[in-house]
Amino acid sequence: MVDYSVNSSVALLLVNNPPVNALSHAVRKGLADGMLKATKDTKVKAIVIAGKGRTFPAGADIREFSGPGKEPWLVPVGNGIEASGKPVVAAIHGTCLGGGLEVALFCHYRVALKSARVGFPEVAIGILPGAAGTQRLPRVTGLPVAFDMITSGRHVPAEQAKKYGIIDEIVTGDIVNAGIRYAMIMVGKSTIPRRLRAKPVPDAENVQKYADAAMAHVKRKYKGYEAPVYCVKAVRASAEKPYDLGVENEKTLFNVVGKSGQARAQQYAFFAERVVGKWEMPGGNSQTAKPIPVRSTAVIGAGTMGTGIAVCILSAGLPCYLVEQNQKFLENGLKTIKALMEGSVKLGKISPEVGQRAASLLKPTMSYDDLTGVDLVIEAVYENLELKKEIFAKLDKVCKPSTILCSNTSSIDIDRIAVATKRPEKCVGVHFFAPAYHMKLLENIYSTKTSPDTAATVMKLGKTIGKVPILVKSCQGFLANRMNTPYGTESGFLVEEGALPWEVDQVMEDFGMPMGPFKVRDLSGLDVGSKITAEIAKTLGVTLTDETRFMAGNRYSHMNTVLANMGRLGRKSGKGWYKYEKAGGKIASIDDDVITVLNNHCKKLGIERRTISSQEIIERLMYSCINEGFKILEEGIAKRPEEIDISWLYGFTFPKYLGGPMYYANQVGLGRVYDRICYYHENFPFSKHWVPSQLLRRLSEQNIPMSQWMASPGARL
Ligand SMILES: CCCCCCCC/C=C\C=C\CC(=O)SCCNC(=O)CCNC(=O)[C@H](O)C(C)(C)COP(=O)(O)OP(=O)(O)OC[C@H]1O[C@@H](n2cnc3c(N)ncnc32)[C@H](O)[C@@H]1OP(=O)(O)O
Repeated sequence: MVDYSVNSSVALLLVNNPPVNALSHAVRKGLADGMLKATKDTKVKAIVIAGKGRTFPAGADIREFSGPGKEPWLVPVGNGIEASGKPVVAAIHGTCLGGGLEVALFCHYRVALKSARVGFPEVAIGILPGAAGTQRLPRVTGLPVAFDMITSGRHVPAEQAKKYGIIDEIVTGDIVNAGIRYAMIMVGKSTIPRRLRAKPVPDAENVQKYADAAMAHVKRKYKGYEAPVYCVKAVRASAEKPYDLGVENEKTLFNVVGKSGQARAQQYAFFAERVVGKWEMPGGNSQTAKPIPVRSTAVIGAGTMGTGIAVCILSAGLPCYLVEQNQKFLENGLKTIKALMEGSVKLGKISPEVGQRAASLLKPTMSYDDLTGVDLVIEAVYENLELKKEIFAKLDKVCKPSTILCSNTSSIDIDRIAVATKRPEKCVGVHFFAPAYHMKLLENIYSTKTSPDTAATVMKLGKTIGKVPILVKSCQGFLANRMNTPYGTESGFLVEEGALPWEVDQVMEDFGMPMGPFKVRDLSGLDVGSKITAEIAKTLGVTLTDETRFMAGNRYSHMNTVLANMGRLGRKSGKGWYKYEKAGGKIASIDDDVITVLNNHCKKLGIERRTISSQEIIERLMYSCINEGFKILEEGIAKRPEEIDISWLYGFTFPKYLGGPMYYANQVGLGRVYDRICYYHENFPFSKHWVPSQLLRRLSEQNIPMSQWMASPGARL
């Protein structure tokens, strides 16, 4: 796990634990043994620690967090490095993260390739740096940078890290040779002045000010998350306690937060994100399928979704045609893209160079004939089957035979679109979530005819453009929207039965959702929901009135349309489920008029309003969706619960500290969830989303925890 060699007078400790050189027990032992050997060998005058393969150690082995752990721990190993009288150089390439950065900070010098990145991403997996990182980083960078890096977990590019003082020199060429060269220069120099433990924390007397600002920031930005709060406490102690006591304090905090349910859920989410990359579909999987190279793209439609998708593609440095039917729409689209790209540069999401390059990569056109040679086209027009079919038929005629045709549909079965072409195996769904340039989920959908190579291409494209792609089978609503539907439906029923919209929102925000369901409705516009309902009613041959309570035998609430018909369209009209400071305003406040409308509505329908507990609100919103999630698994729409959880984490901003709805169900206990679903089914027999899933029934009756068949190692942490 650590290869030891001596090159002239320099000992090289080369960590060899693919794929990311995680600091597993064997690596820690290898480092400790290597240090001992190098210290004893009188020929050795300096030591280099580096990583073999793609990276310097990228942190502790997260899988080890579930067990009791085994000595040597990282702190004593690090102490051995720091105490060495022979200079120790960390030679960094790839990603030097978490425990990896802690090892580097124990070394006396740090050199790095320009392409390397350093950081403390522990906060993202619900913990804090546990090997003195919270005490050593502030001694190098000062408190503000240390608070920021440790609470955000961001990866810092080598050149920026050099400015912070983390890296001593940026080197070129082979990293090991560069490390050895640097170490030879340091031979004979005293290591004492390079030991961070003895350095004071700069500006320590102002710690209160920095810590208060950091705490206020994390409470606002990472509401509900425990780890950032612990990170602030640990870093703060670096300025208030002597080094050894600060390390002790860090250990205590690490032990508390490391054992929390949040940490386990976030670590599950980390592995789940990797598991969904290992997809399967009939006839192929991520190992066997071959993505076709995508060097050129086109987006059809310059509306909100089309422009957002084009921004994702351009930000990844890919050329993109933007197709519209007339000059005005095209110009509006171009303006939107320009503004979004400028915004991304301002926010630091992309570099100014990438922003500038985008202008030359974007090719506006009104002619499909320009698309002859493109490798992949994404149709992003509004949800209308006939229009989508027409576009696919046109594309099929003009594009080269190998071009992949994608539809950014949120619900239409891909088979029904693909029939318009002679290449159904090259047709696939790519469902982006609004705003497309921001939301990380990409729900890719295969039809009965999609080939595995086509699926592999859009899965790869998803990663290239910085999304977290999942692959699901086509069905009405696919995974994400189908499973999320009961969430909205049940929230509507709850207000009809007695809860107030702001009560439901508050409960769900306390649960961890960034915005309650009624604030979301106000944001998207009540007319949008109302139009969708009207379309469904039309298809079913139902005439909607204020008194309609059922559609095709299924319970239905008309309240949203009642408000929409009053001109209460949400934020845009200044009134919806809430009232706002102005049309287009953002500050929601309680509106007594809504209570009156609700009371009248209930009176008309003969519904007696009652008090509804927070527990019932959570159960009805979450368990109804979880039940649907199990049906989605039963039908093979998703292969694994991880796909479902990832779709909620990145498509609906479900709190990572709960892992995702399926992980959450497992934590609650599948037996309990199933029993409550049966209870609600008995009480609300006219809602088909309460018909219990057979898969859930089986798991619950046989007492099989979901973690047994989840693929993520995190499920068992
Ligand atoms: C009670 C027991 C106590 C135990 C010890 C306590 C000691 C406390 C002292 C120190 C504590 C330190 C805390 C840490 O260091 S926590 C870890 C911090 N590091 C991270 O969080 C980095 C996580 N990894 C990543 O961000 C990425 O993987 C990255 C390194 C950027 C590489 O990205 P990419 O190239 O896209 O590759 P993948 O993400 O697909 O990863 C490739 C495979 O490697 C697996 N992996 C990655 N990191 C880890 C890890 N830290 N531990 C275990 N496994 C890891 C990943 O799952 C992929 O595996 P697979 O291909 O099987 O899916």
